[in-house]
Amino acid sequence: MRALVMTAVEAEREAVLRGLNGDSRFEVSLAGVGPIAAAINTATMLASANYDLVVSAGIGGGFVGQAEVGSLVVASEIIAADLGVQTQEGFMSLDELGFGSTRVQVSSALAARLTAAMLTAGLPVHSGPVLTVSTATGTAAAASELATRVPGAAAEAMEGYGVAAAANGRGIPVLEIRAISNAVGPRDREAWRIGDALKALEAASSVIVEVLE
Ligand SMILES: O=C(O)c1cccc(C(=O)CC[C@H]2O[C@@H](n3cnc4c(=O)[nH]cnc43)[C@H](O)[C@@H]2O)c1
Repeated sequence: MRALVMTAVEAEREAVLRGLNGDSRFEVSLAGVGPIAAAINTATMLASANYDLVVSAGIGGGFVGQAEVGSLVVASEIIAADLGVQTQEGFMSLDELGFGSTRVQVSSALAARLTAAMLTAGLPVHSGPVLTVSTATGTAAAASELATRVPGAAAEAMEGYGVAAAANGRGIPVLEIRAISNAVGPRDREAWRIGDALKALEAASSVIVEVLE
């Protein structure tokens, strides 16, 4: 079994590689930031070699009350949360408009196995929908609106849906892992804990090998 892990930036890639500790069954490649770059770069990788699993991995924002800074989230579902139209009555998703789907299902068996492996390793892990946004949430009102619209939303990031759409297009199972660097809500760069999140991402990557066994 061979897996492709896509991270947005080099610091995330290096954290994943440290955790994987030279496991040759994994390739770790750069997605770029945002869903469009992520979809293009993942599709390019998938066209160049055969993979049995694709993983979107990186840091992300955690929804308050669902995933605290320093913890990990394994996606139960990957949702393009801002793909739709804003109306007088509120947001309407692509699904509601009848133009397609904003959701990609993860491999629930592999997600459950990964979550169990993280728990066994003593890592603080949550399971829940991970939202992909093109514009990071920066106000309490926007965070609250998203949490209401997607019950149980655990984390937010900017690449998962792009990576997942590319994998889905080839019928390859997909997972998303987010290490929480900040709370979803009012912009406060001073409060970001990127170093802690990268350490959590490295720890998560050291148990990800177990999903292939
Ligand atoms: O400068 C800011 O205030 C700011 C706010 C949110 C996100 C950014 C980024 O540069 C994010 C780039 C990168 O990190 C992931 N990420 C991490 N936390 C979040 C989040 O709360 N919402 C969305 N994305 C997040 C994302 O996947 C990107 O790869 C700057």
